[in-house]
Amino acid sequence: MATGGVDLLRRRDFRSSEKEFNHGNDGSLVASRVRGYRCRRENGSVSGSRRSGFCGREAWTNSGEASKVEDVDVVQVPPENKRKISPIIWDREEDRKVSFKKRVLPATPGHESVVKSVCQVSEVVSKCEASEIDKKVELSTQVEAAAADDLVEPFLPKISGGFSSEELLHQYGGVQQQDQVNEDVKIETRNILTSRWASEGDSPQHVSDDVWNADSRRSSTPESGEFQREDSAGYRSAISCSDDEDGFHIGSGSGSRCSGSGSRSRSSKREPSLDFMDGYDSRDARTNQVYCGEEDDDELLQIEEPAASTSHRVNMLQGCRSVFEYEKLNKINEGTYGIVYKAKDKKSGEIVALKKVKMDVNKDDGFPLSSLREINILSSFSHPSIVNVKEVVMDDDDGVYMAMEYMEYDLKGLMETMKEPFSVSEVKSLMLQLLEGVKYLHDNWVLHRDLKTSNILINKDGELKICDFGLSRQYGSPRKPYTPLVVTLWYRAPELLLGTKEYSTAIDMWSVGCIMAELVAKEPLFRGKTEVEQIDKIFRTLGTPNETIWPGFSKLPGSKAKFVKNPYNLLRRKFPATSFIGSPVLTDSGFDLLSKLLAYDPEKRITVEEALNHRWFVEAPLPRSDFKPSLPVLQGKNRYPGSRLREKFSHL
Ligand SMILES: Nc1ncnc2c1ncn2[C@@H]1O[C@H](COP(=O)(O)OP(=O)(O)OP(=O)(O)O)[C@@H](O)[C@H]1O
Repeated sequence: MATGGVDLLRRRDFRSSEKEFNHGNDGSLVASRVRGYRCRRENGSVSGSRRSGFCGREAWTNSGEASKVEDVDVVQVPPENKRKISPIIWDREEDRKVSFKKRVLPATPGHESVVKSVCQVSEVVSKCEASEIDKKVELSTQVEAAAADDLVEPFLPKISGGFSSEELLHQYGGVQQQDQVNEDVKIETRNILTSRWASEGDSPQHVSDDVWNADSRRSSTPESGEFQREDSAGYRSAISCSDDEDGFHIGSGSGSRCSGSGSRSRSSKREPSLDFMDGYDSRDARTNQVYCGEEDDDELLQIEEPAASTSHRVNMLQGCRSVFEYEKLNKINEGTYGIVYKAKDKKSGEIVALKKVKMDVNKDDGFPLSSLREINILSSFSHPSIVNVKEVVMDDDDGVYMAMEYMEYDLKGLMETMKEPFSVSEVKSLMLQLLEGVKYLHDNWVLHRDLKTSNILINKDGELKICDFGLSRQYGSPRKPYTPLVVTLWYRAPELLLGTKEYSTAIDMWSVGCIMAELVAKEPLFRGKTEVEQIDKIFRTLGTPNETIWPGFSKLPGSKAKFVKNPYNLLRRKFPATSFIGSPVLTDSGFDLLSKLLAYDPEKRITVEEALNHRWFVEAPLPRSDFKPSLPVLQGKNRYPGSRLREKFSHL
């Protein structure tokens, strides 16, 4: 039931979201475009489907006894709280031809973004020094690639007096449909120098240093022109676009297949998988990390400029600084897609985290798509619960780094070193911040798709921030089905495990549910080693779903497999209301939230907004914020940042 506090929260959320839209760099252009896009996708969302704020499986008694898995819908969610789901459009060849005019508009913002991304990265890395001729060639390659992918780019930017999309299209044979598009749609041609990426007086800076890394000390500080030419040429050859049967490609050499982070070439191991998964890319059993499938090659095209504030946006055309501007302090961690270092800005003394983009799989395949996607998304976002990318820098060896705000801990590491689980008020603090970050993503039509404890960072001020957007994607107007092989196994939603290709924000909410359970219990909830084992563990705990509690379940590709038949939901047994043996406990409302996050039916799973307004957050013990934690005293203290907590609970 909505309380005064809930209302206050809701009002605040709406206000902030309006503010975000209005703060786009392009002012009203961005705002209106994003709003239009949202509207379109609102229309495409699933409506009229029965929603429930209470999943039948949660019919648990406080005693912790198991109840029969059945559908008990008691709360109807107002129609405006629709799940944002992506209507999947199968990309048949005839559709491509027939519906080109219709599809070009939704596609262009994303395509603009990928071309912009390529330009950004290539421009950043080449220090914006490409000659006019080189630019023509490079951009024409992009245009041709786009054309081959049947996505005309009417927004293709002019770079430093370069060539507009129209000029390039005509000059290089472009795409026939361009004229057709222009007949129907008058689209403002945007100049990248007036975009969010540019600023007046942009000029490349090149400072080299020999203290960063012995391996990358190949050249001493060069004369800028010489350095730039060499570097520029080298990098331009590494970033180009081509198209093959899989769709858009960014990489060197014509016709080479996209590798990115999502390439098959990364898939060295293949774990036992369900039959229906065959045909999709493999995942690394060691890291539990999945590799993006074909849709990800293409999906980068869909990334639209988010409705984020401009406060910290990375100016990609500024000309990237050298990594030698930083003093490397130590290696923090190494993930699937990058090595993360702690470093100090020599000029400002600021401590940052530098994530080096891994290029080592097959350098010829070009810049990893996941990194391009991550840079694109992170550099556009501004939210207290999303890690802030300060700039992109590079070394002398074409190594590209993201300089991010430094966060002292990640949740996984923190929980491993903690002796006791988080207190309830700490869990609430962390959950609130996590949900706020996820809300920001979903409000901006981005699915994170890899929420897990190692991607949740915490700083010494108790602030939580989501990182690792390598698997993120913008959703809403997909051209192909999504791959179900996203989200690290332990946090992967059942619909993904069962092979759905139509998924929504609900997949992130499932991950949030797994994280909440882990925060409370101090250990992962479902720890499968394979997809089959993962599903099995879920079914054993939550009960085997059926068509009654999850309409559409039986149509999922994986539902035909022989799974354990467990008619009972045993979740409450894992999280009882009271315990004398030290089990993690949850009050009724805490358990209600967890159950709703772990609802089988994605349509019934709680949305981020509903979760933020859940009564658990306003019942005692409340999250408190009067402490700046630092390990080892972090343990047992509350970490919700003071100002945000005061704002959120000012009514109490
Ligand atoms: N801004 C940061 N400050 C401090 N540490 C960070 C920061 N960003 C990342 N890390 C650390 O580096 C690790 C790996 O980072 P990240 O998840 O971005 O890389 P990845 O290669 O994409 O990882 P994954 O294998 O999860 O996909 C994180 O788990 C965290 O421990």
